[in-house]
Amino acid sequence: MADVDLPCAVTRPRKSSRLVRLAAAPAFQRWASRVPLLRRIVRNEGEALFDLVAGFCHSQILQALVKFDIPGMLLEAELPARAIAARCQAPVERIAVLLQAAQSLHLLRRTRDGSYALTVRGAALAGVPGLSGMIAHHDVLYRDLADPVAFFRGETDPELAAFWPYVFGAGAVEDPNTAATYSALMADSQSLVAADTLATIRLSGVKHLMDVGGGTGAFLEAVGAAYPALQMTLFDLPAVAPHAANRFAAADLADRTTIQSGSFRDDPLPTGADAISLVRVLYDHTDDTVRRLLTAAYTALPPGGRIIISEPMTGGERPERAGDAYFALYCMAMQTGTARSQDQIAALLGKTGFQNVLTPRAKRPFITSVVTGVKPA
Ligand SMILES: C[S@@+](CC[C@H](N)C(=O)[O-])C[C@H]1O[C@@H](n2cnc3c(N)ncnc32)[C@H](O)[C@@H]1O
Repeated sequence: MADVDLPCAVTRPRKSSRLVRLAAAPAFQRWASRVPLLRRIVRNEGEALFDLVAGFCHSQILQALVKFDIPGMLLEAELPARAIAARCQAPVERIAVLLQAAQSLHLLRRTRDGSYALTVRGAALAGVPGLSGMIAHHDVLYRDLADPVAFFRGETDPELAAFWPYVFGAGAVEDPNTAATYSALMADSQSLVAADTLATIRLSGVKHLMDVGGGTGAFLEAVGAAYPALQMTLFDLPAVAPHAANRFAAADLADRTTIQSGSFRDDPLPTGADAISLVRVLYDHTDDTVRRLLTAAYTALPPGGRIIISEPMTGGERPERAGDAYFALYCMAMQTGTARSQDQIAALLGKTGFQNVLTPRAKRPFITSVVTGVKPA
């Protein structure tokens, strides 16, 4: 768990504001819904609240679309409900309800002849790398959240932790096939993370980048394409790192890349790189492990060396949906780490000794946020 800043014990809680108490009163709600200026606010608030109430149905509609591969079917051709139902091996009356629901969520649209087609938003389900894989594996998280009271009390034994065995250490992924399955889901979603990370930072002065916890090399592949003179090292667990070799060979990067296997829990990090990236690594680990990892990175870097952290982060003082209402719960179900804010990560970097710590505003916080620091010269 990350160090949590909780306000000190409140001896006499302040009464909730008059506006809040008014908004909760049915008589006020009835009155406000008739007043011209307030009517619109009341309606918008009502709609927003109902979207939250129904959110779990929306997620399951999404998952049904993905598991039936309806976006894939409709990417090939617009189809009538009957043809979609036949391919889904489901009664047309039930599939019609799913298609209508997906239409209401702006994922599908009806064509003039009554067939179904993808909207631009729906097309993303078929085209955004890693998105359908991410939605498909949400059945696990969905089960973990089925009893939210028990979940938040810490009384459940979430399945998600078992889904991602590598975070428990090298021993858990001795089976290379298991490691390959988990790495594939990460690698598929890496292109967007790499694009946003590289749009946020400049590596122009860097000669050698080491990606720690670099998986099967998808991030370094993107870096290598953007910086043709850069030398690169990938460091990951022995069951994962060797899988990067094929990717580097296929991308013509074999000459510029070195693959190093090891565990940052037990082994020192290799030296020689003047920048180290940690992409979607910290949130899998406790503050203690993160402190030790950052110290190892600091030790491995030369004076003036840079550290780059990129992963989905919480909003901190200004909570935001992706980080606080998704990744924070996801990490809690994983039980091994925690989602942190840019400020929390910046503080961890500062305590390790890094300076010039920067927290650039994320373009798409649901993809990734970045924090960078420099080892003093
Ligand atoms: C969430 S994945 C991220 C992979 C990649 N950076 C990405 O963004 O796609 C975390 C990575 O950290 C690696 N990892 C976990 N524990 C590790 C350890 N003790 N030493 C080295 N790598 C580790 C995992 O094998 C995995 O590849």
